[in-house]
Amino acid sequence: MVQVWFMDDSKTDQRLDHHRSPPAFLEISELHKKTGVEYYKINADDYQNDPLLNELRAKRGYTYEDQITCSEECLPDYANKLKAFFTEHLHTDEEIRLILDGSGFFDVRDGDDNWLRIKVVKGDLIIIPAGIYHRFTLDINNFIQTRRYFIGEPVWAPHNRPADNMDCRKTYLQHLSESFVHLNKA
Ligand SMILES: CSCCC(=O)/C(O)=C/O
Ligand SMILES: [Fe+2]
Repeated sequence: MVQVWFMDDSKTDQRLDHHRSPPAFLEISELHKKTGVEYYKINADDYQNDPLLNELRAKRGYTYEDQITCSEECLPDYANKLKAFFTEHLHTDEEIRLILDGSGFFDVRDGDDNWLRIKVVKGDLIIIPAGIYHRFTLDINNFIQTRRYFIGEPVWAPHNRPADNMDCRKTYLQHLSESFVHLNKA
C-alpha cells in the first residue's frame, strides 16, 4: 500500500526516506484533501485489461501513453534528468504515472508549504494536479519503470518554482481553497 509522510528538513541523500522524528504518516484520503493528489491501485502485470485503469482512461480522456524507465542504463542524460526531476516545479497539466516496476518518491507541497513524500511501488497510479509544486526522486534502488498518460499531445515541460503567476498555479490554489480541506482548520 502506498505510504505518505511529512518530510524532515535534512539535506542528506535525497533517495533516503527523510522521515521526521517521530515519523508523521498521512492517510491517502488526507493527502487528497490537503493537495488534490489522487491515488489508485492497478494490476501492473496486466494493466491493459485493468477495469479501473480503463475506466480512468475513458472518463478522463487519456489519449496518449508511453513508458519511461529511470535507471542509469536506460535513461539518456541520466544525471541531468534526475536533477531536473528533483528541482521543485509544476506543470500546466496533470502528471499521471502508473508504476510498472521499481520504486521512487514523489514529493508534493501541501497548503502550508510542507513537503509530503509519497512512496510509490509497482501497481501504484498517482495523479498529481496541474499547478502543484512537486518533485521526483529515485530511492536507493535507483530504478523505476512507469507508464505516462496524457490528454492530447503530451507536454512534459517543468516550470520551476517560482511560477506563482501562471494560470495553472492560480487555478490550483483556487481549487485548494474551494474543495480540499486543510485538516488543521477542519
Ligand atoms: C517517474 S517519471 C519521471 C518524473 C517526471 O516525469 C516528473 O515530471 C516528475 O515530477
Ligand atoms: Fe513533474
